[in-house]
Amino acid sequence: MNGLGNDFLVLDARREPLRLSPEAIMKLADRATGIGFDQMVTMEPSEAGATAFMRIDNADGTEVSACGNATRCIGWLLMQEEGSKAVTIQTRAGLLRAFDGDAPEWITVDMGTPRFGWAEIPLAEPFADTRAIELQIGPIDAPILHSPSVVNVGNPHAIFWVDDVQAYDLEKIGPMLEHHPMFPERANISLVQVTGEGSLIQRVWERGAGITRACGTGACAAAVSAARTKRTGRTVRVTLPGGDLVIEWRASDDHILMTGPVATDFVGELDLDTLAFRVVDTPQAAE
Ligand SMILES: N[C@@H](CCC[C@H](N)C(=O)O)C(=O)O
Repeated sequence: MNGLGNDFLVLDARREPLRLSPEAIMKLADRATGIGFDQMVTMEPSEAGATAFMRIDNADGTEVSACGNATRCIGWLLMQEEGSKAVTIQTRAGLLRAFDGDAPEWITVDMGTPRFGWAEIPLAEPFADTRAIELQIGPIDAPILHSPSVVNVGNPHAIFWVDDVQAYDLEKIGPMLEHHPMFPERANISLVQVTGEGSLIQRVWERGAGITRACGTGACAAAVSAARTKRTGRTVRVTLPGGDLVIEWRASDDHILMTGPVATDFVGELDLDTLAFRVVDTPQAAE
């Protein structure tokens, strides 16, 4: 499946336990020799009474707590199965509610509340104000990028404010910042350009996956950080290379609502011994 081109291998382990090794995940994620995907998502039974538990692994085989685009995809799948208009999904970041968006094929997920404390992100050293932390790359007197806003929306994000998101070599600076000593658990790195009171343009280097066509939690992190630093209002349209997401940071309870499309690329069978994958159906975009 994919959400704005951020693509996923979705495994169903609700009836039989299934856990692939990091090596197997990396092999399957390889776009040259495997199926090719940004994240692998395994649906498992929920012990917390949710419709399902969703386990998330990055393409590099590391397990993580949150993935906005995949939560919309799993939300859509579960709603289709149940014939319902809302489901609850358990993740390592907490219980998330997914429901029908305003348009067909659009799903909204309540992503919960953002965390701004330096230890919650986490950062390697204390900062009283995480709206702009002291961090820069490049020459000391002429930094290439500096002073990101940082936030945890279930996973760690650093948002660098720029005038033109295309003007940077993200392939080069992304990994440097992802692995910067400031981020003990590494971080997702975004370039964000403010284009209006209610609009942003974003490019993301994802932790454990590299440049992706879209990042749902990244868009939530950008929207919350833009509102928090008074660059925009609390509802924004975020334009990513793969398309647009609408993010509302609700004033009444501080919850982040992410709305965007989902699509199913193909359905298949995976041989767990050889990791060979056989396509059995190629449905059109989710309806
Ligand atoms: N693509 C995702 C984020 C996936 C996890 C991320 N790379 C991390 O390591 O935290 C999204 O849509 O949010």
